[in-house]
Amino acid sequence: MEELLTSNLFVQQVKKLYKVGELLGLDIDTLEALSQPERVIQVKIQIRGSDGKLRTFVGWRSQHNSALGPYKGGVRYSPNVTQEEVIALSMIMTWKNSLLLLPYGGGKGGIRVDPKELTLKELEDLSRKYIQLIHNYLGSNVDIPAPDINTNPQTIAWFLDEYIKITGEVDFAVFTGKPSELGGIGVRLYSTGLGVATIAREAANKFIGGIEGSRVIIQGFGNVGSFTAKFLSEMGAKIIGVSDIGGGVINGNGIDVNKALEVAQRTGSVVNYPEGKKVTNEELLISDCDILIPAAVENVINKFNAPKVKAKLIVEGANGPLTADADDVIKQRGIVVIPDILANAGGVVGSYVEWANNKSGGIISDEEAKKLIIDRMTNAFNALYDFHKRKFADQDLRTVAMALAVDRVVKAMKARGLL
Ligand SMILES: NC(=O)C1=CN([C@@H]2O[C@H](COP(=O)(O)OP(=O)(O)OC[C@H]3O[C@@H](n4cnc5c(N)ncnc54)[C@H](OP(=O)(O)O)[C@@H]3O)[C@@H](O)[C@H]2O)C=CC1
Ligand SMILES: O=C(O)CCC(=O)C(=O)O
Repeated sequence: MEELLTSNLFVQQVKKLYKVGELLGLDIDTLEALSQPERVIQVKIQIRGSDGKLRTFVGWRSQHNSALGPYKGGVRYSPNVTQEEVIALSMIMTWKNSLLLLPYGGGKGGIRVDPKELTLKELEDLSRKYIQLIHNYLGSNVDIPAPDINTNPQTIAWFLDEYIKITGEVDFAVFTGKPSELGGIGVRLYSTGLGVATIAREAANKFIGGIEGSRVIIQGFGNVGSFTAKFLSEMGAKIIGVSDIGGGVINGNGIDVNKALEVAQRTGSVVNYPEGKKVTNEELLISDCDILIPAAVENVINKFNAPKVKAKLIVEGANGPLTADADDVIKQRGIVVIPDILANAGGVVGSYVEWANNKSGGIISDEEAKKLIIDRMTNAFNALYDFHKRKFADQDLRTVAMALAVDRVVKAMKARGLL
């Protein structure tokens, strides 16, 4: 029961925020102001299924904080998503955008749906209807959605087309993660994985003697997990474990990432990779490795399995994969955690490059975009590493990263008279 009450992502995020509040000396009123979203839009989305029957779904857009700029964050489609989860994810976006010095506040959206149960036409109708219902709250200087779990450039193309039809405004900068023909940049598709791999390499250099030959386990083999695996293997790391919702596979001799992708595409799950030992997700997380990258969903490392984690370094590809209790256990055990708001920020940095390119009418090349993302991620890592070492070496990296991010938001709020 206690686990049920405390495993909710919003509760976890508020706990993490209050810990940072102590470090920064923030009063309770400020913490309350930072915890609550500025606006949450809930919509009832109704579509006609291909069988002619009416189907009803619930969707949200949470706009957490706009002190630093327009709300920015992805939209997830998931059968488990709740309003509180979307609010928590929008709060994470506020800190992430602040830490990366982006001109954005935090937002996030979600629709409670299992996309695997819908036809392509039903998914398109659902996506278009969602935009019909929330378009008043969006805009390239207001709120800029992007992809997240189970959404992709096609989803964003439907969003954009519907937005243009309703408003008459041909503004490509309202959404990021678009196909390249619609003002997208090719790099955004893999920018989160590129960022996770870049941060893993920097962290491996500082904490575990380098990335070359290090043994990596990745949970989640979707957009973030699969591209992280690809970039890390190109950097010379050995991917020894991967998984998706159906379970995972471990092979100490290394997993061929291209082959794993082919197997996942052909059979529907990476668990069918032929060489290696099949494991559950729970077993995968506590298997022997140097670097563990949870890149699927939240709260997967909690107070129950944290004592059994064998990795030396955890790089958070997903948002919120460690609970606040897990943070304490993992810190006590001397395992370094690179927090989500830094580790997976390559996605929103890629989005920023796309948005800025749309806004300026520029024609950025993929090479330039890639370099901008790698540089911004590397600089953010180094800034955090140095600040932690100089000022707060006794704290974990999440607390220090959040302190930097929250401090910037608080200063902006104060300057604007919002606190
Ligand atoms: N996409 C982006 O740009 C960004 C994403 N993130 C975060 O990264 C995480 C992953 O997102 P993304 O890769 O885009 O999503 P995808 O939908 O592309 O992939 C999700 C992956 O996680 C697997 N998965 C889902 N549920 C579970 C579970 N309960 N246990 C184990 N595996 C599971 C899925 O398996 P299956 O395919 O079998 O369902 C799939 O392999 C999320 O936390 C997201 O918020 C963060 C920053 C940016
Ligand atoms: O690209 C973006 O705008 C946000 C991506 C996202 O949802 C995230 O970083 O969690």
